[in-house]
Amino acid sequence: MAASIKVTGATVQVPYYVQPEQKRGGWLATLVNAAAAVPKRQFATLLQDITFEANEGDRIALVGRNGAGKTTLLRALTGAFRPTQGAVAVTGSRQALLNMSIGFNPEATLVENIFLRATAMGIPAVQVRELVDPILDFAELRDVASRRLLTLSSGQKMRLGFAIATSVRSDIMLLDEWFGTGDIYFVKKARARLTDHVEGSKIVVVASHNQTLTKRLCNKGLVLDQGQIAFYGPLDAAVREYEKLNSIRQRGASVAERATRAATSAGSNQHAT
Ligand SMILES: Nc1ncnc2c1ncn2[C@@H]1O[C@H](COP(=O)(O)OP(=O)(O)OP(=O)(O)O)[C@@H](O)[C@H]1O
Repeated sequence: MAASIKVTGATVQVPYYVQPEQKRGGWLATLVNAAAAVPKRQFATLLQDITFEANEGDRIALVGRNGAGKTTLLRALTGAFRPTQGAVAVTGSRQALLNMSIGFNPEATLVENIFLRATAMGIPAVQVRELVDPILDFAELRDVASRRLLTLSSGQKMRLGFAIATSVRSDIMLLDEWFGTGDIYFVKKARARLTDHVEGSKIVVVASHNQTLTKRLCNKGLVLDQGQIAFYGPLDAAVREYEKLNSIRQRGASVAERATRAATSAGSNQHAT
């Protein structure tokens, strides 16, 4: 089956709660207010009117500043976020490497966690049984297989999460930048496996701030800015657009900074006279 991604006018909004601002008062008033005040529900628009298509052979780098919406878009592609408007249609099997710790049960053993996560990834139990040994071997955790997960270090958990997530191949790979954690030896080994999987995938979408990595893996770039698409096209052009966007932002920030400095010094001059 041909793999494809088609996102049409997708907007993602999420509710969040804001605690009413605290009026000045003593500790008792603070306590009573905290207990009695009803948090206000508001909505944040994380993605707005996103439209793009990806077909076989497309390896897309998601670029944008912190908070631009890259992870949110990946989550929408995995199905974790449903668009509040518009549609996200993904054809083909998906493999997502977003958060290495999601879906783990700290009280369960390593082997039990392999079953839990692999089943959540949609791998049939019969197949998971065959995957247990290769996963433990890749993570180099065979000696501690029957220990509870909570006894592992964070790097060891990351190894296990990576080994499970990459134990099967898929048509579409969705990656959030997590590389760089763990020891250099494992990161090298993980990168080699990742490159191999990327080469074998039909479509790849990777969110990253690392231009060396995106140049190595990708041929297209999608620039996100405040939850909207600023550019989608060939990688080189996307990088140029992103740099342009950054320099405009930087100029805006220095103008604002100069204005604030001028206002502050005018204020202190007034006080001095
Ligand atoms: N569940 C949520 N509720 C409210 N706001 C959220 C939620 N999840 C994300 N956000 C906000 O949405 C925006 C986009 O977040 P997202 O994690 O997608 O950004 P990003 O481009 O991946 O950033 P980074 O490069 O820092 O990883 C941010 O402003 C973030 O604070």
